[in-house]
Amino acid sequence: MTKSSIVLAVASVTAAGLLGYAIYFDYKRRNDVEFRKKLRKDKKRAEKSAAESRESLAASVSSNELSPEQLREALELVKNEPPPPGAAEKENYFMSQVAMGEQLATRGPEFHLPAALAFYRALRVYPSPLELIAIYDKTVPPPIFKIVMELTNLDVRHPLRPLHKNGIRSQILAPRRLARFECEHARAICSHLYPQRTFIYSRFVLPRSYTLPWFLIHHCMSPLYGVIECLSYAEDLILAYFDYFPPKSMGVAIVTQDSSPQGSRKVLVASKGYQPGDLIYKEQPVATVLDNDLRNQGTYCTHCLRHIEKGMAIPSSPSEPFPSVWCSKDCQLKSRTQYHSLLFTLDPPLPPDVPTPPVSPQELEERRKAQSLFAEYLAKNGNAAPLLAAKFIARQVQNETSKLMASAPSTEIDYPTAEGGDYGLTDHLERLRFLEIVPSAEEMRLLTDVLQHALPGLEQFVTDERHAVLLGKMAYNAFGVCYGGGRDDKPETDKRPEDVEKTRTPYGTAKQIGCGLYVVSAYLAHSCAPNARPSFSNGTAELHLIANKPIKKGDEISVAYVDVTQHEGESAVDARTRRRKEIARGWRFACKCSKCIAESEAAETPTEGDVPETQKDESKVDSVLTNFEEKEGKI
Ligand SMILES: C[S@+](CC[C@H](N)C(=O)[O-])C[C@H]1O[C@@H](n2cnc3c(N)ncnc32)[C@H](O)[C@@H]1O
Repeated sequence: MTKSSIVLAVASVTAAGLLGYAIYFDYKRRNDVEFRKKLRKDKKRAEKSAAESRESLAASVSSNELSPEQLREALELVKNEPPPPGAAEKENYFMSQVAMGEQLATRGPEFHLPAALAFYRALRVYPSPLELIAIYDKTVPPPIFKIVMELTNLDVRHPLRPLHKNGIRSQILAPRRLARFECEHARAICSHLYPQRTFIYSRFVLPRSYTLPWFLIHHCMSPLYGVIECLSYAEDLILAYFDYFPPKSMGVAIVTQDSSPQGSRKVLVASKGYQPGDLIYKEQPVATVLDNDLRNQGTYCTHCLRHIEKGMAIPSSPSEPFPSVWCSKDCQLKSRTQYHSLLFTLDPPLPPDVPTPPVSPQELEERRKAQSLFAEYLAKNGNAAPLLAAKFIARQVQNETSKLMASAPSTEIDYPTAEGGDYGLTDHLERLRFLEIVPSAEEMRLLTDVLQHALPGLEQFVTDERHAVLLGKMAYNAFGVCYGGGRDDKPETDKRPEDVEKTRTPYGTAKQIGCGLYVVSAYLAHSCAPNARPSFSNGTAELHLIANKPIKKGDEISVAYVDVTQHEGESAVDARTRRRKEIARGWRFACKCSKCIAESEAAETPTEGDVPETQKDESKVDSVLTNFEEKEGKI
């Protein structure tokens, strides 16, 4: 173990978008002479105090023999030390304690306790204790890590307070930014300490701000206690999501409809009345993808999907593996900051002042190769979902980075987001329905290679299961983008109809030039006689939802996911069969809209080839979230 292995580990674990504090420490340590001087001074002081604790705590006792009393005594010693007063002092203290823990750890079993105490002191001031515990687990020798965990458990003095519906939010954490990450250790510890609580799988929500140590030290004196408080906050957040989203200004709300013929589901309802032709809302996508055959042509903007006049396009560099063109500098910049740089260029994915180890020419070459292979796969596969999913991940990374690093390019959140409550892209995605998809192992490997070569560690966030669900959400929710009557030149496909990728569009996927993921419109139900329609009348991927019929306040808003018109030469029965089949293939439910119900009641015999009314709805929602909400009696 090298002297700075934990600090480096902190930097690499946080690379997946949970950046900030630890990297800042490392940066200061490397670049600031005064900081280093102070560090040395603090280190000496800390060494002295460790020596004292060693003496008073029978340093010769090996870790295996430590009794709870000895641990308690050791803990009291640490707790009686005055906490470093300011942010800078805490930084220094953290660094010196980690360095000391690492030194002591190499000196044999009799130094296990002092080493653990040093690591524990660092943990007490670290802004994201669970993250540090996960790093300790990987870097600190197991017997020492065990003592650190025992100290942590002993340090939890307060019982878990009941869930405060508003108290915690306003009292302690309200304006702070949150970041999510997974930590098995945290779950294990929390479940052990509070077996009566339901922990939301292994995901934890922690405040990511300089004020967290403050909160920990001044409010409860324990990192874990803070974590538990934050978990309560997380539960609040989960339940309150639809109070904040969508923003009121959009004129719609999302409600749970229990008694619809389709069973319990979330639907979009009007918050006020609309007349035919009224604009209900405008929505920007989180990510867009051009149709495969248009990607190489330079005639549509890769970002906003606008048509580009000949000679007016701004092209990507020929050395980049994914050919892109933009209609404006603005789109080029947005595309690069949101996803393009990370996925398809060799640019550093983090802001320039984040100290990252120098990248060797060989590593750059590997990154380029990973991107080329992924781009080749995307072109060969032709579907939009894999690229939408990759862009979504890249955008998440970018959002988290810019939240935490002042120097990161600022991201304009142009898609609708929650009005309050600190929700991010993950929150918007996790409630959406998805199709069960089995992605190819090759696709998953190619994507993770791209991520890993951009930011080592990032690939860990894309497990097989999460990748499948992410793809399923893209495939289920994407809307086709079609304007000016749509295109007529889409190449014929030799895929079976059931294998052709579907997007929601009443104009027919053959007409679309691309598609996008829209976090509010994703809640629009399908109807064969819809009361609204998506329109892209400004010639970009901005979705305008337009009323087709009079809509009253509280009415459910629906659009047609497929072309529901009766084509020339097509009988009404054939039109019904076609649209219901397309719905069943694309979204895996049998349409039970008012039109279908009326038609089926009128029909004397079921039509051959029609989708049976009894077909099971196979579209899925995240069961973890639903279970949680159900338990809380919200559904
Ligand atoms: C509007 S919801 C999607 C919103 C939300 N993500 C959810 O999970 O409830 C879409 C789902 O509602 C049901 N649905 C929508 N339109 C329907 C229709 N016309 N007939 C039957 N079921 C429908 C299907 O289960 C479909 O998967």
